[in-house]
Amino acid sequence: MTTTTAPPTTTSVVRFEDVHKSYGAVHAVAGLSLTLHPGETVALLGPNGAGKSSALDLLLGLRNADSGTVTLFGTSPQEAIAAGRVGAMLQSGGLMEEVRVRELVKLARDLHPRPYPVSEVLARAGITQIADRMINKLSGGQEQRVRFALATAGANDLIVLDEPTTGMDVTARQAFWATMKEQADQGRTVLFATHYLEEADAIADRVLVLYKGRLLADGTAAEIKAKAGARRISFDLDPGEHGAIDENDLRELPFLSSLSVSGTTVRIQSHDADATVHALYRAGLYPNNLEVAGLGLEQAFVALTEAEEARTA
Ligand SMILES: Nc1ncnc2c1ncn2[C@@H]1O[C@H](COP(=O)(O)OP(=O)(O)OP(=O)(O)O)[C@@H](O)[C@H]1O
Repeated sequence: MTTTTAPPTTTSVVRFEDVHKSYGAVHAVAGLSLTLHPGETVALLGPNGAGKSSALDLLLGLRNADSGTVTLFGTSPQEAIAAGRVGAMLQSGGLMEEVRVRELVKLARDLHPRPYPVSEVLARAGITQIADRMINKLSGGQEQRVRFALATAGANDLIVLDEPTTGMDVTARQAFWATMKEQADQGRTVLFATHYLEEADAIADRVLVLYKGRLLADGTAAEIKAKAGARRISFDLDPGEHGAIDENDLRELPFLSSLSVSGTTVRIQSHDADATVHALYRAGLYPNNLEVAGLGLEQAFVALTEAEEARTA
């Protein structure tokens, strides 16, 4: 007789299934479904109040969902955390103040089931030089590095970071992301919420755009830019006989999603750049220094959230 075993369930790292969370009348997480896979570096973007921190709190078991399920590695967040599979660096939560950096790092790794040596944790976070300083004497950026050390004091399969580089200078930020990339290259899943869209563009291989507690877009940065659909057009115009550009002529152009005029320079966002430029010539407006380019992630993000705002208004 042959026995059949059930096929293994997909190896999801994080799974949200139709998750809702309200605070009184505020529906902070409103039917969120998503799955993260091993080895992904995922950026969580969204305007203020989109529900990013709430989603991370649910993911880490710091709050419970009103309905829907959140699982980490197929278990509850609490179980995954107790098993030492998750490291987190959150915005909130003060650090113990009356201790030295090294002592705090040692405490964190002593509590971890799969700890790294203290010297390695300190070096990775770039805080070896300040290991003997008291926590309450650190700058904001140094505190962030210590938080990062605490999140990576042991071997985690998932690292969750809520706006990790806030307060870090450019050099610290670059060093931080280089370290994070090493972690991802070792097969860890990295999920980070950020307001720095250039970080998401440069680092994440997947971008989730959250808006009013729901997933508005999910894809690579290139896919998100394409989804926003618009392109940027810029050109110079000869001022008319009145010595100024008549914006009313430009407003008539088809497929416009935004228009700004500064001196003789016109900047447009269009959903069909070819049609807009053709109409420009047809209107007898002959552009100089014409440039057409795709949107950056930041502009794509603004275009997507504005379109959703208009759709749901
Ligand atoms: N403890 C709470 N009590 C009441 N309302 C809350 C609480 N926490 C969050 N909210 C509300 O829920 C919504 C989502 O907030 P959340 O902090 O999750 O958003 P966010 O995307 O992280 O925002 P930000 O980018 O500003 O950090 C907001 O309207 C916020 O005011």
